[in-house]
Amino acid sequence: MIIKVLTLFPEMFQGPLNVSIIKNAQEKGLLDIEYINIRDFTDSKHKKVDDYPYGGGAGMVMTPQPIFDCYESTIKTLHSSSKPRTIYCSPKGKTFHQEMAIEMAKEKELVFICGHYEGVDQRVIDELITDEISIGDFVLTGGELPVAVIIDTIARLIPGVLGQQESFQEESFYSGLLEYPHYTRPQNFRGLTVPSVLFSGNHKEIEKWRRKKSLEITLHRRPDLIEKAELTEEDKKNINAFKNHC
Ligand SMILES: NC[C@H]1CCC[C@@H](CNc2ccc(C(N)=O)cn2)C1
Repeated sequence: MIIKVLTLFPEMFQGPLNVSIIKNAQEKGLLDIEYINIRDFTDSKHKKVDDYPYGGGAGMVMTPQPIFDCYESTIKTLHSSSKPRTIYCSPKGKTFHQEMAIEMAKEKELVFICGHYEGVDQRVIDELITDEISIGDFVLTGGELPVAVIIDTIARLIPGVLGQQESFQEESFYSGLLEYPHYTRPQNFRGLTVPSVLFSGNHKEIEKWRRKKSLEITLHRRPDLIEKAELTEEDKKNINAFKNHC
C-alpha cells in the first residue's frame, strides 16, 4: 500500500510511524509512506500557508493554493488513473471505526491531508477530499495525530504486517465484542496469580473461558455492542447468567 501524507509538520510522524510494526512493514515493502510538506508548494514569497479568515474571527485558515498544488503534484506520482481516496481529519468528520479501517486497508493508495490552525479553506474539502473523518469527539491542535492513528489502524490489517503471533483473525472472531484479558509469565507475580484454566491445556475450556470473559466485559462496558454481535445459544445463556447476578 502506498500512503501519501500532505502536512506542514512531517516531523510529527517520525515517532509513531517509524518504530516497531509499522517500521517493519515499511522495511518489508508492505507499506510505503511518504510525507510531503505543503509549505514547499506555497507561491508566496514569505512562505505563507495560512491567512486570516474572511468574515473575521479568531485563528488562521490554511490557504488553498499550496494544498492544491501539493496535492496535484502528489497524485501525479500515483499509479491509479482514478482520483485516489483522500482523507481529511476533523471533528466534523464521520466517526472512524474498525470497519472503515478494514475497508480502507483494501485500497492500493491513500492520500491524507492534515489540517492545522482553524482548518483548511473549504474549497480544499469540497474539491479534493473524498472522506472527512473524526477519530472522536475532541479537538486536537492538528490533523497529524488522527492521521497517524488511522494509518496505524489500517497498516496492521495489511496481510503480512502482523506476524502470525499477533493474529487479528482472533479479534475478527471476537468481532464486535471486547477482548478477553491476557496473561503471561510469571504465573504468580507478587502473589497475583493467573486463572488456572489457562494452564489446563484444555483448549476448548480455554476458548469457553475467553468467550465468557469477552461477553462479561462487553456487557459491563459496552452493552451497545452486545446488540450487534453474533451470539450463540451458549453466549445468550451466559449473558442471562451475568444479568441475573448483577
Ligand atoms: N477548528 C478546529 C479543527 C479545524 C480542522 C483541523 C483540526 C485539526 N484538529 C483535529 C483534527 C481531527 C480531530 C478528530 N477528532 O478527529 C480533532 N482535532 C482542528
